[in-house]
Formats: sequence, structure tokens, C-alpha cells
Amino acid sequence: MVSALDDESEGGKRTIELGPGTGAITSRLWQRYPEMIGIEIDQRAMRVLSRTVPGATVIRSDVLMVNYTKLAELRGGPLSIVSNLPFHVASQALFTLADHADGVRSAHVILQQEVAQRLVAKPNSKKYGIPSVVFQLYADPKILFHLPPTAYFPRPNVMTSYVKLDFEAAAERRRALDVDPRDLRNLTNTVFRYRRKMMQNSLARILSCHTTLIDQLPEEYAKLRPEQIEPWEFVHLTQLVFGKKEFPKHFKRAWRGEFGRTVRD
Ligand SMILES: C[S@@+](CC[C@H](N)C(=O)[O-])C[C@H]1O[C@@H](n2cnc3c(N)ncnc32)[C@H](O)[C@@H]1O
Repeated sequence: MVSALDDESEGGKRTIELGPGTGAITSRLWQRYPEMIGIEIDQRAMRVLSRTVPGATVIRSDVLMVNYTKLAELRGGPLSIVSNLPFHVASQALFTLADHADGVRSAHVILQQEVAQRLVAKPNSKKYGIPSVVFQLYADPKILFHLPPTAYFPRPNVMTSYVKLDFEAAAERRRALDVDPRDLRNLTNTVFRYRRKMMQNSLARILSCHTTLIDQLPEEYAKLRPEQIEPWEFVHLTQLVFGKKEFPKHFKRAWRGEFGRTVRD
């Protein structure tokens, strides 16, 4: 896991571990990147960590609340993230990173295999959904390898995967999106909520109160279901419905939050 990371910042000062716990990964990571930072919410784990890896810098915080854009500025460039968070926090953490995409170079994360497969799923498959669209546009996700339950103690009931999200490789594409990410989120969330419906039906609610009218939805999209639409076509659809908008330069939370709920700035 550690060798997959190739952070070249001085002393590894841009290496950030999310949820170091009692230090199983941190002890190895810190040997290679002594200037790394851990972000941990549990004070008891931090106490243990101060004994197992006494030299490591650990901040007590919720990984979902961190401003990674600011942290990247403070550390002199985009961050290399390593994470083995509990499964219920892990995908929320990825959406948080998407909101700070320009402040992140790469993220190496352990995820439930099921979640990992959703990130890389292609259209026309059951696993294709919002995470596939978002992360294939934002970060070039790749499953590096799978980990069996025997790799852990205690053993989990599920298979896990080690995934790399390459935010740096996708930077140019992301900046050329020409949509406000909040509009993209609104559109993808709406249509995937009605997965079995054709776009002309699922988009009716958005379009009825917008300048683009439902009967102006191009024929090539109108009869399709969301799982048949490529990630870049979601961008095109967002441009059609909401108009082209500059990608916000300033920090705006667009992706963090539970699907379907409004996230305010
Ligand atoms: C499964 S343990 C992994 C520990 C270690 N990274 C490892 O691989 O052995 C997950 C860690 O994430 C921490 N954690 C959970 N939710 C968090 C959050 N929202 N912010 C920061 N840390 C969190 C937990 O306290 C725990 O120490």
C-alpha cells in the first residue's frame, strides 16, 4: 500500500492519512514520509498512536470537515491521500475530496469491493451510477488489487479493494467541464433516483421549472435510461439544461452530503 504512493514532496509533507487509528499503516508510512499528517477523530486512537508512532503529526478532526484546498495551500501543493476509513465514512470522504479536487493529487483508499466496482463501472451495467459518473469525470479511478477478508484481523464479512483515484491525471478534463458541479450533481442525482425511467420522464421535474423545456430534450437522450449515458454525456446534458457555467474558482461544496439532499454552500 505504501509503495503505491509516490509523493515527492519534501519529507512527504503533502502525504495525508485519513483515519490512522492505532497506526497499522501509519508506522510504515511515517518511516518513508516523516512530515506526513494523520487526521483522526478518535482521541483514544490518538493516544495509542502517540505511543506506536510517536514522531507522527496527527490532527484531531473529522475527515469530512477538513478544507483540503486550504491544507494543500499550506503544504505547498496538491495532497497525496491514503485512507482506510470505516466503510460508512469512506465514500462520503471521497465526495469531500471531489469538492477539493484541485487540492488533491491522488487518493489511495481501501473500499468495500462493491463500492470500488461502482467507481469503475461502465454504462449499461447494474453497478453504474452516481459514483461512476462523478469519479470517472473527476479522478480516473483504478482498482489496484483486491484484499481477501483473511488480510485483516478481525476478519470483515466482505471483500475489500485498494483503489487509486488520480485527481492530477484528470485535472485538465475537470477544468474543461464547463458546468457548475452543483448543477451536475442536481441532474445526476435526479435521474439516478429514477433509474428505471427514461430521461424525458425523470428530467421532467427539473425541466418544467427551467428554461429548457422537456420537449426540447434532444431525441438522443430523451428515450435513454441513466445507466445508458456516458459520464461526459451527463456533462453535455447539464450544459443543455442549466447552461454552460464557469467551474467555480472558489471553494463550493457540491458533492458532499447524502444523495438527493440539498447541500448549501
Ligand atoms: C478501520 S480503522 C483503520 C485504522 C488504520 N488506518 C488501519 O488501517 O489499521 C478507521 C479509523 O478511522 C477513524 N475515523 C472514523 N471516522 C472518522 C472521521 N469522520 N474522521 C476521522 N477519522 C475517522 C476511526 O476512529 C478509526 O481509527
